[in-house]
Amino acid sequence: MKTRDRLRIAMQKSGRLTEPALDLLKRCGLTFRQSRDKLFCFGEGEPVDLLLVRDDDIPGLIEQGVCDLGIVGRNVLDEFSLTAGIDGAPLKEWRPLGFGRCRLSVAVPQEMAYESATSLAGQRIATSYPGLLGRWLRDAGVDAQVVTLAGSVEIAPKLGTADAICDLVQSGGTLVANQLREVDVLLESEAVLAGPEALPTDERGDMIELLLKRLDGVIQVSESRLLLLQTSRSALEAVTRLLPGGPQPTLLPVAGQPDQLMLQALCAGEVSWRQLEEIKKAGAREMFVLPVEKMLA
Ligand SMILES: Nc1ncnc2c1ncn2[C@@H]1O[C@H](COP(=O)(O)OP(=O)(O)OP(=O)(O)O)[C@@H](O)[C@H]1O
Ligand SMILES: O=P(O)(O)OC[C@H]1O[C@H](OP(=O)(O)OP(=O)(O)O)[C@H](O)[C@@H]1O
Ligand SMILES: [Mg+2]
Repeated sequence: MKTRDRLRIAMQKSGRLTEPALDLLKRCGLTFRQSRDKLFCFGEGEPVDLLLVRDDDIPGLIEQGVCDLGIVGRNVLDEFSLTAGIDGAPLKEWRPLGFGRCRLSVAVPQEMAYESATSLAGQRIATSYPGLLGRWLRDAGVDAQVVTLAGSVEIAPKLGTADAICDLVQSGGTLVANQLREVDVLLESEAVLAGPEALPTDERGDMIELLLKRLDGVIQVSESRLLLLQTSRSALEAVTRLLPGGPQPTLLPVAGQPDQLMLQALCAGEVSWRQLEEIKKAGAREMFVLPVEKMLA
């Protein structure tokens, strides 16, 4: 295949992952001019273009070298690696991206008894993930019949075409609506940046490295908060002990109030109301929690 000098990323054309993926790339400094048919988006600043496709096609496009990277659910990537991609070059999950969170679970009709995977022996299980389900059953040493369906898996027990199902669950609403009960989780999933295990060594490889660095920064800051507060010197130790993880806080003097300090701390995750109330009780006041937009260590 002719080598390209521009990086090409495959992502979902229209679905759950589309908006968050575009938003993430934008925060990495990548913007795109959408073509009229919206299947190929030309990158405006950096040499990075987008291919907009059905999510199921993304791992195959990477394996064939049509795209260098893809943004896709771990469920789709792992299923591909276990089935269609079994003989091809291995694909790798380069980064978890923190959106599109869901799980692949086994669910059974409310009234069906379930203790463990062995309860499924001899049963028919409907799924769109025969590879992942097959592996889980094999690992558990259970012999069951996997019924592969493209969608609407949750209806199969009602139709009498399966005894149990294995499908994606997020809120659990679809299971409840179909009188099903989640009994085992096979995979915790989220959107990931997928690519070949061996990245290209030309300019595209350099661009991928740059993108990974920016992604790490963006993911880290999206989870980070800057906590600002004022405290007396005497309460400093008690306040500091309650700070949510992260590097050492910075202390600044407060003009005209020698016994007071301004404290600045980078927190690795959310700071809850409860944590703030505890810190306040320890002697802090004038507290602010700020989102972090960019970070370059
Ligand atoms: N209910 C859910 N909540 C959160 N994430 C989900 C949920 N269902 C699926 N996902 C994740 O989002 C991905 C895309 O889901 P979506 O329903 O948009 O896919 P699709 O219908 O297969 O779309 P396509 O038309 O691209 O094939 C899934 O592969 C999974 O990783
Ligand atoms: O636990 P919940 O929050 O109810 O989400 C789970 C449902 O979401 C997905 O379906 P989707 O809504 O995308 O429908 P589709 O599979 O027909 O596209 C998935 O296949 C489940 O059916
Ligand atoms: Mg799909």
